[in-house]
Amino acid sequence: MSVPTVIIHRDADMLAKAVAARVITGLVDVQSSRGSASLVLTGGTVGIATLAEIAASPARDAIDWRHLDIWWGDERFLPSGDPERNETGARAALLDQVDLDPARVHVMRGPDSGMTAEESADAYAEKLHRAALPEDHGPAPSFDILLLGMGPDGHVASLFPGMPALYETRPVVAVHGSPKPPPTRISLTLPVIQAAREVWVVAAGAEKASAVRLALSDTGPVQIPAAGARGRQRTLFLLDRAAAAKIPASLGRISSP
Ligand SMILES: O=C1O[C@H](COP(=O)(O)O)[C@@H](O)[C@H](O)[C@H]1O
Repeated sequence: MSVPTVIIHRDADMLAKAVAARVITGLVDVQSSRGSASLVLTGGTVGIATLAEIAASPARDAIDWRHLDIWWGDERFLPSGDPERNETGARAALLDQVDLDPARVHVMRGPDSGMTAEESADAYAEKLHRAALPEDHGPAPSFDILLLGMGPDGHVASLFPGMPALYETRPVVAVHGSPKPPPTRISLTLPVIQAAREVWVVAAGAEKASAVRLALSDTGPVQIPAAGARGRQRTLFLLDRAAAAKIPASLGRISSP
């Protein structure tokens, strides 16, 4: 697993713009060398703002959208089209405005599919398994870029502090009793997150500063799930100044103006 690099931007707005630029460049780089790329989306404030910034960028046309696989790190277990679904926010902010191959947009299904949360998690695990290549050496693809928002409690995807999902070895789980509504969710687990080539944690706001500090310390992921958010080749903590305010001075960081 890679050691995190911390990159700090002025405020939430600049953070979303900078992460958007980074996503575009990252995907273009991967597509130039391999033809297709994979991107794992997050819900949450900065996650969706980043997608809106990608949509607003003229550079978005540099991405070959037809050869991009879109996955989700987590989903709220709600019917298709529900405004609280991460998918709904992502479609409105970006996905409906670009020429994606619908077969490559891999949603986590909700209760309107007729599946229970467990069945939906298993169905997603099966999709991941089918998409995995021999060189991935695991039950899921090694995603090129996996975006994760982070809550003030340090949760990432739908992995909340102290919950059984943090001990899971299966790639995808149903989460019940989430402390943040809605209570039922589907989430990738830490082994799949940690198999991604690049994991980018994006967070803004003073209410996240303590969790950011712990996520970059020796604290374990059961206490602070974001402490387990590490990519195989690269881990970025992309923060605004407020979220970075409690990082110890001894920890290196890159700050933009
Ligand atoms: O519920 C969720 O919250 C987190 C973080 O959201 P934020 O609004 O505090 O940025 C998000 O990463 C996750 O995907 C989502 O389901």
